[in-house]
Amino acid sequence: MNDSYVIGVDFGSDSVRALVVNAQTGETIGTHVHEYSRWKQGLYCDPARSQFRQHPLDYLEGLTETINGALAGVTDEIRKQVVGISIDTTGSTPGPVDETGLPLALRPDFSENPNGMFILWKDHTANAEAEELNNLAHHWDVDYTKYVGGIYSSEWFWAKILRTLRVDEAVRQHAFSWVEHCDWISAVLTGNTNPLTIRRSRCAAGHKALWHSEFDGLPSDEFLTRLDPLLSGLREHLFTDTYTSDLPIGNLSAEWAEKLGLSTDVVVGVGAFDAHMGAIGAEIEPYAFVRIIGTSTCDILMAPNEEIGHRLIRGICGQVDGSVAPGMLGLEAGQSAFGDLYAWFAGLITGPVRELLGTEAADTLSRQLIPHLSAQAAKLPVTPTDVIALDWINGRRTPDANHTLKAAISGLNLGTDAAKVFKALVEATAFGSRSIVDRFIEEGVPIKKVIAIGGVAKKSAFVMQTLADVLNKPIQVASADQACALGAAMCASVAAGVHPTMEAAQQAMGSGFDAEYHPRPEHVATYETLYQKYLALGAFVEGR
Ligand SMILES: Nc1ncnc2c1ncn2[C@@H]1O[C@H](COP(=O)(O)OP(=O)(O)O)[C@@H](O)[C@H]1O
Ligand SMILES: O=C(CO)[C@H](O)[C@H](O)COP(=O)(O)O
Repeated sequence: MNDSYVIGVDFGSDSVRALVVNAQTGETIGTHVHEYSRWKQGLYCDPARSQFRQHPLDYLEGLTETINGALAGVTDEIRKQVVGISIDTTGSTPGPVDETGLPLALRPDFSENPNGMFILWKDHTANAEAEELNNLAHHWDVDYTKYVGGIYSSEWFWAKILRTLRVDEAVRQHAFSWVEHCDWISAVLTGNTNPLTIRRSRCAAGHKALWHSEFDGLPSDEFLTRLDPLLSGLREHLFTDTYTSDLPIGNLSAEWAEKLGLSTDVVVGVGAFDAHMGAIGAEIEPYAFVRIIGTSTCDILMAPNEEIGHRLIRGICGQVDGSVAPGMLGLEAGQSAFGDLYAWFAGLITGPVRELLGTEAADTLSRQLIPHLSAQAAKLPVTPTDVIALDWINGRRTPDANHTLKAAISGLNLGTDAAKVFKALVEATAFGSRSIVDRFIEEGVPIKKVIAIGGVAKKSAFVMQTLADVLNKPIQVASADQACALGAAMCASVAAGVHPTMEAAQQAMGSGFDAEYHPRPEHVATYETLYQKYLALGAFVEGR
């Protein structure tokens, strides 16, 4: 039998990457990364207001450039053997579309309007709307938040839609429907973006849009109208059915087949979020806890429906049948800032250098700063009186979402230098992780092993060792540099019928683990003391 090839595309927060992978062996034969050009310039964003928007042109350019780039070195023979493409993206990253599924920002009249663009997961402009939804849901006949941990977040679909409809009359008039980035970009490849007929991702719908089979789909029109009459009728323009990522969304359209030099026989798989496909790429198995550690963390656990499905897990980002693999319950949690906390601190130091000494000096410093601070911090002792910080620089995603919370640092004195603060920030991200792990265990969900993927997991032994010490659990790091894109390629292989199940795709295409961090017994007790201090500082800041 001839080998077949699949393409996995991973749209992250800052960049998009594509892999061309041998579906029989898992060997990557082509790869390409593209940074979003408008996003890189900070366009359409206002961090002080937590506004983060992405232009659909950044996505389209990324799609074309990465797939063509990844295919650039392959032979014509191999091109003909490409059978599937699947895409993961960040989420909840919804955008308004017209009747044809065209994002409003692709129309000339909306091309510079941030409200006509995709609203990135980390945009928290809809805090008030999320709170209103929570207040209503908790007093409604059926609590629509029960399968998303009991708290709806401003990072998610409905809160973002409502906020945008409230503030922008033009979007109100022209938005026929709304699509998640992962649904739209997958649909684009098939040439059918009709919002009424595209196959929407179970993962996106279940974790972020309150879709559940028990509710016959999305929350009722009555509920949405009570939340705000601006939402009245929108349910009819959305969807009832959802699809898991082992299924096709369609075939490559003639236009895209031409653009990419591929055949229209290529199957395009149903999209999903980066973390969920990343978990597949990291060879998730029941009760393994896969952490995608980068700008933020997204944590995924998968368990047999019959074992956990009847329980409601408090304070996480949802429990969704099939969000990772069909037939399994996918549970999601995470931290809104992880590497972003280190990036914030690095920016604090390099900012004045840029102003006073210029770009070259600042760029040189910026490249060396986090590795340097990590090396310095690794040499510091761990003592019960160390500086304590909170990781809530972009609010708290889990446990118990609250994006109005802010970070804090306590215990500074004249002897506190940058390395000590950096160490405290790294520990803060590890303590935030510990509070998530503790919540799963308190809620009766066992964690059998911890697997890490993502930029920070690959780049920082210091962070990963601290995390192992704080969690008091070993952590395996997946070998794949691009585990999310590899997971997307595995999903494509199932959607295209090469492998019968996700498990079979993982067995054939998985690349295993290349590092393992073990807790250092001499630090475990001190970290327990520091963790209690972290919890006390958190309670103080939160006013509990
Ligand atoms: N050496 C390092 N140690 C710790 N964190 C790092 C290091 N280098 C980069 N980071 C952090 O990695 C994050 C980016 O992670 P990455 O996984 O590459 O991107 P994304 O989250 O967009 O997919 C940034 O927030 C940055 O602060
Ligand atoms: O919540 C998510 C998925 O469910 C986000 O997509 C994710 O956290 C974004 O991650 P990053 O940019 O850190 O890769």
